[in-house]
Amino acid sequence: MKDNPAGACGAGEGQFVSKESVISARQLDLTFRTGDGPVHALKDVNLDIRRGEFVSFIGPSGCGKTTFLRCMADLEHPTGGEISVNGVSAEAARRARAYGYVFQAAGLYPWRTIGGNVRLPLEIMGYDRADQDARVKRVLELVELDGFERKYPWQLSGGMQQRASIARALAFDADILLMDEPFGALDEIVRDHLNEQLLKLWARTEKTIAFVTHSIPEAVYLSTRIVVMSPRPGRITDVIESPLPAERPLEIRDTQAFLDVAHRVREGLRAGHVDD
Ligand SMILES: Nc1ncnc2c1ncn2[C@@H]1O[C@H](COP(=O)(O)OP(=O)(O)OP(=O)(O)O)[C@@H](O)[C@H]1O
Repeated sequence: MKDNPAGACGAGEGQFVSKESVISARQLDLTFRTGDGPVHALKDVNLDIRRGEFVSFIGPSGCGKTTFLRCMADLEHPTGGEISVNGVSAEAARRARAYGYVFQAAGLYPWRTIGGNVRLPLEIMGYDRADQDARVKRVLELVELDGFERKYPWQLSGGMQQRASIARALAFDADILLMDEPFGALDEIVRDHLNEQLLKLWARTEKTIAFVTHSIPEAVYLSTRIVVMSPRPGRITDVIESPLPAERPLEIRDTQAFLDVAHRVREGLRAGHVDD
Protein backbone atom coordinates (compact mmCIF):
# COMPACT_ATOMS: atom_id res chain seq x y z
CA MET A 1 0.00 0.00 0.00
CA LYS A 2 0.89 3.65 -0.20
CA ASP A 3 2.69 5.95 2.19
CA ASN A 4 0.97 8.35 4.54
CA PRO A 5 -1.08 10.71 2.36
CA ALA A 6 0.21 13.73 4.23
CA GLY A 7 3.69 12.71 3.09
CA ALA A 8 2.60 13.36 -0.50
CA CYS A 9 4.80 10.50 -1.55
CA GLY A 10 3.63 7.01 -2.25
CA ALA A 11 2.19 4.70 -4.82
CA GLY A 12 -0.78 2.50 -5.43
CA GLU A 13 -0.45 -1.14 -6.31
CA GLY A 14 1.59 -1.32 -9.48
CA GLN A 15 2.05 2.44 -9.60
CA PHE A 16 5.25 4.35 -10.12
CA VAL A 17 6.51 5.70 -6.76
CA SER A 18 7.08 9.41 -7.10
CA LYS A 19 7.05 12.64 -5.17
CA GLU A 20 5.89 14.29 -8.36
CA SER A 21 2.41 15.48 -8.92
CA VAL A 22 -0.35 13.14 -9.95
CA ILE A 23 -2.23 15.94 -11.68
CA SER A 24 -0.33 18.81 -13.18
CA ALA A 25 -1.78 21.83 -14.98
CA ARG A 26 0.42 24.36 -16.74
CA GLN A 27 -1.00 27.63 -18.06
CA LEU A 28 -4.24 25.89 -18.70
CA ASP A 29 -6.70 27.90 -20.73
CA LEU A 30 -10.15 27.03 -21.94
CA THR A 31 -12.45 29.25 -23.95
CA PHE A 32 -15.89 27.95 -24.90
CA ARG A 33 -17.23 29.21 -28.23
CA THR A 34 -20.91 29.95 -27.71
CA GLY A 35 -23.64 31.63 -29.76
CA ASP A 36 -23.27 34.65 -27.48
CA GLY A 37 -19.53 34.86 -28.02
CA PRO A 38 -16.51 33.31 -26.29
CA VAL A 39 -16.66 32.33 -22.60
CA HIS A 40 -13.23 32.32 -20.99
CA ALA A 41 -13.82 29.52 -18.47
CA LEU A 42 -10.18 28.96 -17.43
CA LYS A 43 -7.25 31.33 -17.70
CA ASP A 44 -3.62 30.60 -16.94
CA VAL A 45 -4.34 27.86 -14.40
CA ASN A 46 -1.23 26.33 -12.83
CA LEU A 47 -1.52 23.62 -10.20
CA ASP A 48 0.16 20.43 -9.04
CA ILE A 49 -1.79 17.88 -7.03
CA ARG A 50 0.50 15.44 -5.25
CA ARG A 51 -0.21 11.80 -4.59
CA GLY A 52 -2.51 11.26 -1.63
CA GLU A 53 -3.60 14.88 -1.34
CA PHE A 54 -7.19 15.94 -0.78
CA VAL A 55 -7.59 19.15 -2.75
CA SER A 56 -10.82 21.14 -2.75
CA PHE A 57 -11.84 23.74 -5.33
CA ILE A 58 -14.03 26.55 -4.10
CA GLY A 59 -15.31 29.69 -5.77
CA PRO A 60 -18.47 31.40 -6.96
CA SER A 61 -20.69 29.93 -9.63
CA GLY A 62 -19.11 30.08 -13.06
CA CYS A 63 -15.47 30.34 -11.90
CA GLY A 64 -14.52 27.17 -13.76
CA LYS A 65 -14.37 24.55 -10.98
CA THR A 66 -16.31 21.93 -12.92
CA THR A 67 -14.53 22.82 -16.14
CA PHE A 68 -11.15 22.29 -14.47
CA LEU A 69 -12.25 18.94 -13.03
CA ARG A 70 -13.59 17.92 -16.45
CA CYS A 71 -10.23 18.83 -18.01
CA MET A 72 -8.54 16.45 -15.54
CA ALA A 73 -11.04 13.79 -16.64
CA ASP A 74 -10.55 14.54 -20.36
CA LEU A 75 -14.23 15.44 -20.60
CA GLU A 76 -13.27 18.96 -21.74
CA HIS A 77 -10.34 19.88 -23.92
CA PRO A 78 -8.23 22.90 -23.01
CA THR A 79 -7.69 25.50 -25.71
CA GLY A 80 -4.27 26.36 -24.28
CA GLY A 81 -1.63 25.04 -21.89
CA GLU A 82 -1.14 21.48 -20.73
CA ILE A 83 -2.59 19.04 -18.26
CA SER A 84 -1.15 15.68 -17.27
CA VAL A 85 -2.63 12.98 -15.09
CA ASN A 86 -0.39 10.25 -13.66
CA GLY A 87 2.41 11.59 -15.85
CA VAL A 88 0.52 11.10 -19.13
CA SER A 89 -2.02 13.15 -21.07
CA ALA A 90 -5.53 13.41 -19.64
CA GLU A 91 -6.73 11.35 -22.60
CA ALA A 92 -4.24 8.55 -21.95
CA ALA A 93 -5.14 8.63 -18.25
CA ARG A 94 -8.84 8.33 -19.09
CA ARG A 95 -8.13 5.37 -21.34
CA ALA A 96 -6.05 3.79 -18.55
CA ARG A 97 -9.01 4.40 -16.20
CA ALA A 98 -6.83 6.38 -13.86
CA TYR A 99 -9.73 8.04 -12.07
CA GLY A 100 -13.22 7.52 -10.74
CA TYR A 101 -15.65 10.42 -11.22
CA VAL A 102 -18.48 11.29 -8.86
CA PHE A 103 -21.08 13.70 -10.23
CA GLN A 104 -23.36 16.17 -8.44
CA ALA A 105 -26.31 13.81 -8.83
CA ALA A 106 -25.81 10.15 -7.92
CA GLY A 107 -26.87 9.14 -11.45
CA LEU A 108 -27.72 5.55 -10.57
CA TYR A 109 -29.72 3.48 -13.06
CA PRO A 110 -33.15 2.95 -11.47
CA TRP A 111 -33.65 -0.45 -13.11
CA ARG A 112 -30.42 -1.81 -11.63
CA THR A 113 -29.90 -2.75 -8.00
CA ILE A 114 -27.24 -0.93 -5.96
CA GLY A 115 -24.92 -3.89 -6.53
CA GLY A 116 -25.80 -3.83 -10.25
CA ASN A 117 -24.97 -0.13 -10.50
CA VAL A 118 -21.61 -0.57 -8.78
CA ARG A 119 -20.91 -3.59 -10.96
CA LEU A 120 -21.63 -1.79 -14.24
CA PRO A 121 -18.17 -0.28 -14.88
CA LEU A 122 -16.61 -3.66 -13.99
CA GLU A 123 -18.84 -5.40 -16.55
CA ILE A 124 -17.89 -2.83 -19.18
CA MET A 125 -14.21 -3.30 -18.38
CA GLY A 126 -14.52 -7.07 -18.65
CA TYR A 127 -13.69 -8.13 -15.08
CA ASP A 128 -14.60 -11.77 -14.52
CA ARG A 129 -17.69 -12.50 -12.47
CA ALA A 130 -15.88 -13.63 -9.30
CA ASP A 131 -13.70 -10.51 -9.33
CA GLN A 132 -16.80 -8.36 -9.89
CA ASP A 133 -18.52 -9.98 -6.89
CA ALA A 134 -15.51 -9.44 -4.65
CA ARG A 135 -15.07 -5.82 -5.70
CA VAL A 136 -18.74 -4.92 -5.33
CA LYS A 137 -18.72 -6.43 -1.83
CA ARG A 138 -15.53 -4.61 -0.84
CA VAL A 139 -16.52 -1.12 -2.05
CA LEU A 140 -20.03 -1.37 -0.61
CA GLU A 141 -18.40 -2.17 2.73
CA LEU A 142 -16.07 0.81 2.28
CA VAL A 143 -19.02 3.20 1.97
CA GLU A 144 -20.95 1.33 4.69
CA LEU A 145 -23.64 0.04 2.35
CA ASP A 146 -23.10 -3.66 2.95
CA GLY A 147 -26.49 -5.32 3.06
CA PHE A 148 -27.95 -2.94 0.45
CA GLU A 149 -26.59 -4.70 -2.63
CA ARG A 150 -30.01 -6.03 -3.68
CA LYS A 151 -31.94 -2.82 -3.03
CA TYR A 152 -32.92 -0.45 -5.83
CA PRO A 153 -31.80 3.22 -5.81
CA TRP A 154 -35.31 4.47 -5.00
CA GLN A 155 -35.25 2.39 -1.82
CA LEU A 156 -32.28 4.38 -0.49
CA SER A 157 -32.02 7.92 0.90
CA GLY A 158 -30.25 10.63 -1.12
CA GLY A 159 -27.13 10.31 1.04
CA MET A 160 -27.05 6.53 0.60
CA GLN A 161 -27.46 6.92 -3.16
CA GLN A 162 -24.52 9.31 -3.23
CA ARG A 163 -22.47 6.77 -1.23
CA ALA A 164 -23.40 4.13 -3.82
CA SER A 165 -22.16 6.42 -6.58
CA ILE A 166 -18.88 6.81 -4.68
CA ALA A 167 -18.66 3.02 -4.41
CA ARG A 168 -19.16 2.78 -8.18
CA ALA A 169 -16.29 5.24 -8.71
CA LEU A 170 -14.07 3.20 -6.38
CA ALA A 171 -14.93 -0.21 -7.83
CA PHE A 172 -12.08 -0.43 -10.33
CA ASP A 173 -9.38 0.80 -7.93
CA ALA A 174 -8.44 4.03 -9.66
CA ASP A 175 -5.92 5.96 -7.57
CA ILE A 176 -7.61 9.27 -8.30
CA LEU A 177 -11.10 10.30 -7.31
CA LEU A 178 -12.63 13.37 -8.99
CA MET A 179 -15.71 14.59 -7.12
CA ASP A 180 -17.92 17.39 -8.39
CA GLU A 181 -20.03 18.72 -5.50
CA PRO A 182 -21.16 15.23 -4.55
CA PHE A 183 -22.97 16.36 -1.39
CA GLY A 184 -24.32 19.70 -2.60
CA ALA A 185 -27.95 18.59 -2.74
CA LEU A 186 -28.01 16.99 0.72
CA ASP A 187 -29.10 18.50 4.00
CA GLU A 188 -26.47 19.61 6.49
CA ILE A 189 -26.70 16.70 8.93
CA VAL A 190 -26.38 14.10 6.17
CA ARG A 191 -23.59 16.11 4.59
CA ASP A 192 -21.67 16.23 7.89
CA HIS A 193 -21.95 12.47 8.19
CA LEU A 194 -20.82 11.89 4.62
CA ASN A 195 -17.91 14.30 5.08
CA GLU A 196 -16.77 12.25 8.08
CA GLN A 197 -17.16 9.02 6.14
CA LEU A 198 -15.32 10.40 3.13
CA LEU A 199 -12.35 11.42 5.28
CA LYS A 200 -12.20 7.93 6.78
CA LEU A 201 -12.45 6.40 3.32
CA TRP A 202 -9.67 8.67 2.06
CA ALA A 203 -7.44 7.69 5.01
CA ARG A 204 -8.14 4.00 4.42
CA THR A 205 -7.71 3.98 0.65
CA GLU A 206 -5.11 6.78 0.35
CA LYS A 207 -6.58 8.02 -2.91
CA THR A 208 -5.73 11.36 -4.42
CA ILE A 209 -8.95 13.39 -4.31
CA ALA A 210 -9.95 16.53 -6.23
CA PHE A 211 -13.23 17.82 -4.80
CA VAL A 212 -15.44 20.69 -5.98
CA THR A 213 -17.59 22.44 -3.39
CA HIS A 214 -19.42 25.68 -2.66
CA SER A 215 -19.12 25.21 1.08
CA ILE A 216 -16.28 26.80 3.04
CA PRO A 217 -16.71 24.49 6.09
CA GLU A 218 -16.77 21.43 3.84
CA ALA A 219 -13.61 22.52 2.01
CA VAL A 220 -11.77 23.27 5.25
CA TYR A 221 -12.93 20.11 7.01
CA LEU A 222 -11.93 17.77 4.18
CA SER A 223 -8.87 19.20 2.53
CA THR A 224 -5.13 19.12 2.81
CA ARG A 225 -5.17 22.07 0.36
CA ILE A 226 -7.88 24.48 -0.71
CA VAL A 227 -7.79 26.11 -4.12
CA VAL A 228 -9.77 29.35 -4.30
CA MET A 229 -11.02 30.33 -7.75
CA SER A 230 -12.54 33.46 -9.21
CA PRO A 231 -14.71 34.02 -12.32
CA ARG A 232 -14.55 36.02 -15.56
CA PRO A 233 -12.12 34.64 -16.50
CA GLY A 234 -11.96 31.54 -14.30
CA ARG A 235 -8.62 31.47 -12.50
CA ILE A 236 -6.91 30.41 -9.29
CA THR A 237 -6.57 33.29 -6.83
CA ASP A 238 -5.27 31.50 -3.72
CA VAL A 239 -3.97 28.08 -2.67
CA ILE A 240 -4.19 27.40 1.05
CA GLU A 241 -2.27 24.60 2.79
CA SER A 242 -4.29 23.29 5.69
CA PRO A 243 -2.49 23.17 9.04
CA LEU A 244 -5.19 20.87 10.47
CA PRO A 245 -4.17 17.38 11.64
CA ALA A 246 -5.13 14.31 9.60
CA GLU A 247 -7.39 13.14 12.42
CA ARG A 248 -10.47 15.36 12.17
CA PRO A 249 -13.50 14.79 14.36
CA LEU A 250 -16.41 17.07 13.38
CA GLU A 251 -15.76 19.13 16.54
CA ILE A 252 -12.56 20.36 14.93
CA ARG A 253 -14.80 22.90 13.22
CA ASP A 254 -15.08 24.78 16.52
CA THR A 255 -11.32 25.15 16.94
CA GLN A 256 -9.42 28.38 16.31
CA ALA A 257 -7.17 26.68 13.74
CA PHE A 258 -10.24 25.66 11.70
CA LEU A 259 -11.82 29.10 11.95
CA ASP A 260 -8.54 30.71 10.87
CA VAL A 261 -8.40 28.61 7.68
CA ALA A 262 -12.08 29.30 6.99
CA HIS A 263 -11.40 33.01 7.44
CA ARG A 264 -8.57 32.91 4.93
CA VAL A 265 -10.75 31.08 2.39
CA ARG A 266 -13.50 33.67 2.88
CA GLU A 267 -11.00 36.50 2.41
CA GLY A 268 -9.73 34.81 -0.77
CA LEU A 269 -13.26 34.53 -2.11
CA ARG A 270 -13.96 38.16 -1.27
CA ALA A 271 -10.73 39.37 -2.92
CA GLY A 272 -11.58 37.50 -6.12
CA HIS A 273 -15.18 38.67 -6.15
CA VAL A 274 -16.13 40.53 -9.31
CA ASP A 275 -19.23 42.73 -9.27
CA ASP A 276 -21.71 41.89 -12.01
N1 LIG B 1 -20.15 23.36 -22.47
C1 LIG B 1 -20.11 24.68 -22.23
N2 LIG B 1 -20.36 25.56 -23.23
C2 LIG B 1 -20.31 26.89 -23.02
N3 LIG B 1 -20.00 27.46 -21.83
C3 LIG B 1 -19.75 26.64 -20.81
C4 LIG B 1 -19.80 25.22 -20.96
N4 LIG B 1 -19.48 24.66 -19.76
C5 LIG B 1 -19.28 25.67 -18.92
N5 LIG B 1 -19.42 26.86 -19.54
C6 LIG B 1 -19.23 28.20 -18.95
O1 LIG B 1 -17.92 28.24 -18.42
C7 LIG B 1 -17.90 28.94 -17.19
C8 LIG B 1 -17.38 28.03 -16.09
O2 LIG B 1 -18.36 27.03 -15.85
P1 LIG B 1 -18.19 25.91 -14.74
O3 LIG B 1 -19.38 25.02 -14.80
O4 LIG B 1 -16.87 25.27 -14.87
O5 LIG B 1 -18.22 26.79 -13.41
P2 LIG B 1 -18.36 26.30 -11.90
O6 LIG B 1 -17.40 27.11 -11.12
O7 LIG B 1 -18.24 24.84 -11.81
O8 LIG B 1 -19.86 26.75 -11.59
P3 LIG B 1 -20.94 26.12 -10.58
O9 LIG B 1 -20.38 26.34 -9.22
O10 LIG B 1 -22.17 26.93 -10.84
O11 LIG B 1 -21.10 24.67 -10.92
C9 LIG B 1 -19.31 29.44 -16.95
O12 LIG B 1 -19.40 30.77 -17.44
C10 LIG B 1 -20.16 28.50 -17.78
O13 LIG B 1 -21.35 29.12 -18.22
